[in-house]
Amino acid sequence: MDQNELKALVGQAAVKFIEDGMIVGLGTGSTVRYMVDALGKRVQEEGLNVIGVTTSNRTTAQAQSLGITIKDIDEVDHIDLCIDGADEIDTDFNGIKGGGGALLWEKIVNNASTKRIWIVDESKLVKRIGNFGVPVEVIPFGAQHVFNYFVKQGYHPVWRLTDDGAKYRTDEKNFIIDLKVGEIADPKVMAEDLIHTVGVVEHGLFLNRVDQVIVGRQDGPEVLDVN
Ligand SMILES: O=C(CO)[C@H](O)[C@H](O)COP(=O)(O)O
Repeated sequence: MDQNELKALVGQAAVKFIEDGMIVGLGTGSTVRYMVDALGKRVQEEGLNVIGVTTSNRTTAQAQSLGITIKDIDEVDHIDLCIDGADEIDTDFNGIKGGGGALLWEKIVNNASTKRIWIVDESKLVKRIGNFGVPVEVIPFGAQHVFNYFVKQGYHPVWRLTDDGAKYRTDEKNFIIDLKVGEIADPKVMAEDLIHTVGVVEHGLFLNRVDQVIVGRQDGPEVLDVN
């Protein structure tokens, strides 16, 4: 199986955890795309009754096109289950997210969810997170000063750009700075520094934020329980 087939496999495996009546957080990314397709199929074929809360405008558009009911996060008082992808996951289940630029809404939806599942192909499992880089969402006002601070900290920052060379804008119209740090010795220390940097809205270090990981392996999906 190639990487896309593994992504499709975990997407399909994840929707089996969705029950009738649930409010479901829908992540963002190519793996989640397969999961949303599979959920749309269940809604259409089984009449499954769910409400989705999405983590990006992209996912909203896809889900609505498949007939999945979507509510704004502030229209619901809780989310039963959030299913999202990840860019890297270490042996302690710390993750990096934000490769798709949706880390802010993803962390807010993750935070509001009773249960969190990440779906990944096996290439995302690493000993230590960091080689992917750490995406950081920053407010445009004064963003160059934040970038300069990251240089001083030795974080090797790089502006995320669009294909035409403009600075990438998130759904909240913020910028993303990717920190090319390599393996991180202590993700907790780095997370503390990032979140206390004025101008940073959120970062892509997701520490202690997952309950189950479904890994796409050649011999089938493997469900890993955290704790
Ligand atoms: O965090 C994310 C988006 O902000 C994605 O979940 C992450 O980038 C994984 O994406 P993919 O499934 O395409 O590999």
